[in-house]
Amino acid sequence: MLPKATVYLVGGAVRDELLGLPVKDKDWVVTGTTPDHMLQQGFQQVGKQFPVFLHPKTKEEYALARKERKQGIGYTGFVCDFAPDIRLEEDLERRDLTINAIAKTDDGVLIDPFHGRQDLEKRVLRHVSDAFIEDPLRVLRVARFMARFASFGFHIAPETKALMAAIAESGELNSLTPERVWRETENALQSDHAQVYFDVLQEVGALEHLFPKLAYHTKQLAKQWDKHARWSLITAETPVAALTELNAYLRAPNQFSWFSEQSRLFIETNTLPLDSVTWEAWLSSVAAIKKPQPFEKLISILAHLTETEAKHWLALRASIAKVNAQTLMKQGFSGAELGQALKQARIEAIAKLNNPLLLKV
Ligand SMILES: Nc1ccn([C@@H]2O[C@H](COP(=O)(O)OP(=O)(O)OP(=O)(O)O)[C@@H](O)[C@H]2O)c(=O)n1
Repeated sequence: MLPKATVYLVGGAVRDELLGLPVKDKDWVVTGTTPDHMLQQGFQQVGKQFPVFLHPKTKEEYALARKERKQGIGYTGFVCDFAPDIRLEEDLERRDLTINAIAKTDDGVLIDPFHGRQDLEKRVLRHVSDAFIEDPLRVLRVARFMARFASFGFHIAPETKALMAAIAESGELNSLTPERVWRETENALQSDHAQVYFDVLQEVGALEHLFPKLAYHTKQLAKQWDKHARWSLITAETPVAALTELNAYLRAPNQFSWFSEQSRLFIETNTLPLDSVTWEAWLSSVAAIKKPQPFEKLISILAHLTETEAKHWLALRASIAKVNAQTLMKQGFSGAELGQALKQARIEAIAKLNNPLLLKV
């Protein structure tokens, strides 16, 4: 690096440390240097558009201080300036929130031209400058930070909320690829207060643009749920046909689409209690025996949505798990006949149960 090159820790690492949270990824900014000098120092360039480098040993990200100016519509409409005379303050100014625009020097001095520390103390998410509108993804990021930091009691500054609403109104959110939308959403679903993400997006008028056809009503999500279950609960009121389209549009990974669609489908097509034939068909359609873990997760979602007890659902599975194919084979069944006999035996096993989910006929 050039002798005058200076390295600063920036972004989430500084923010999380000040909040007393564990620091995951460290991002660094370098001023006073050039891509060539970074390469000479053994850094490895990643991404062609922006001058971002990986440290030869730590593999942490080092970005040259840069200014961005928007040109045209959408995420790709940027020109990027990263001359060595760009000052740290200029780099911090293009960032999304004041709490994400604090830098720290090697010897621990904080550089905070936009008063991010004060906003951290006051629990405010506030945009740094008009550059906020240059990346519509920031609407989702703010919603995600509200969810992640819900237990700290953050709120969004009114002027920032107004900008978020203006971005939603402008149609710019449509320039985000579904993959980027999903990445932020999956990230938000990892937090205990994931519903806050959807509440914020709804409040600023972004939800309908990002999640077409999602029927959303806010609800508290208990801590016990994982990200797949949370997505199922968030989407629980969306008709299954619309939900299938939404999951496909978002490229939601398999487990998200499976749990959400199976739980919604069950609710849409059944009214409890059900007879033993219907239960047997359903248990086999969701691979209750072959895949016990996903099944247990599915029933914990369904038990919650139908306000029934999970133990009754588990009892249905337990009854068919006892039906033994070996015994039927010894009785001379094979091939398609064996399949039929197995099905019949399972139906009979369910019918014998004394279970409030079972319709006695
Ligand atoms: N659309 C974006 C994405 C990132 N940043 C800036 O780049 C930093 C690093 O971004 P990233 O690693 O994506 O997020 P973090 O803030 O570190 O948050 P997380 O803990 O979720 O990774 C942010 O703090 C912020 O200063 C931004 O201004 N606008």
